[in-house]
Amino acid sequence: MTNLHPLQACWDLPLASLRADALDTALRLQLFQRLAAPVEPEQLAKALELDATRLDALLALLWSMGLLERRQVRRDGATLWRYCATELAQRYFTEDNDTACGAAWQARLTSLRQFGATIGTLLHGNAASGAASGSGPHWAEAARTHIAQEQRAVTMDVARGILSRLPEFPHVQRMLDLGGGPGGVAIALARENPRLRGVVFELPETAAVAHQAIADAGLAEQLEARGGDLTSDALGEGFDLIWCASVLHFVPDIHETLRCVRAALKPGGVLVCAQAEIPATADAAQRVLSYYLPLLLRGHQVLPAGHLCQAMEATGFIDIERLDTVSIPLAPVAVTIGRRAPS
Ligand SMILES: C[S@@+](CC[C@H](N)C(=O)[O-])C[C@H]1O[C@@H](n2cnc3c(N)ncnc32)[C@H](O)[C@@H]1O
Repeated sequence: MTNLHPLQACWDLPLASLRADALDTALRLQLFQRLAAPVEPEQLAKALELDATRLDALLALLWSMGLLERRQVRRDGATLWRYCATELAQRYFTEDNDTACGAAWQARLTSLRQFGATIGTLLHGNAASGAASGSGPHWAEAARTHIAQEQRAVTMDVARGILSRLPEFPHVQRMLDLGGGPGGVAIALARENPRLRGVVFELPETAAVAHQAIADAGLAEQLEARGGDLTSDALGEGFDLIWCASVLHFVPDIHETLRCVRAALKPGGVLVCAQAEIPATADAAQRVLSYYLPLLLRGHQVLPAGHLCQAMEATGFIDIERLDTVSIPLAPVAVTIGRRAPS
């Protein structure tokens, strides 16, 4: 086994950035579509009018990243590789696919890099460079583009897995998808459960995106998109289930918001929060802090592990549970469940 230099973790950082560029290039060239079946670099280079030797080097890197498979073949006395997209790359990085999220990945790359360039400025307390982020139009654009892709590719299945295992789930009739973006989670649940009725509550611009998504899914009789600000407007009442994913970072007073959320539940109703928390160990904290640094520097909050449980307890929720963390884009979230006491 190689003994790595203690600086290897730091050297890995620019290397990861280069791999990100390689993947970005592959997506721009639609390489994973083109490699749905095994192809030799020379053929591919010809089709794309690229240099075959250089393309071969890029393909080898993508192979080392687990995005391509390769098999050696002999032709005209020479040994060469034939490359093919892996199942993972085909599932997530080819466009003609329900689970495609290559564009979302590229959008994340761009925004994290843009943010990275502003860290120094933000440390001076100059919040201006983050002003557009977090605004109504910013969220609506995200809901139309990368959040919609990521919900279809990943979040919907994760949410369905968590919610369908709740003991209350078979009896849920009314749900609220609080800060639900384009509403993918409510849409997925309503599609599978014709008895379910629900509301996607969002900032007005994003509620319009959810409204359109609900109409496109043919679920207007089951679901409604409601526009408002969850920190100041009424959320409605009588919900059996509230799903709230990655939203509480943006509220100024989490206790106040939790009290309003609890009041929106029916007695006996259940709140499920999927929300990043900062783990206590450095290794686990690294991924969460890397992703959420932009949010933290713009004055939003990411709670230390366990604090959401305490906040739920302090605001009258009962039977609180904390599940294992689950993987959603781009960093894992903790799942915290609390209930309103039956009357
Ligand atoms: C990170 S996104 C999460 C979207 C969705 N829950 C998901 O997991 O895919 C946060 C969402 O919270 C919404 N949001 C933020 N502040 C809000 C507020 N004050 N009132 C209503 N929605 C809000 C944003 O519009 C955005 O869609």
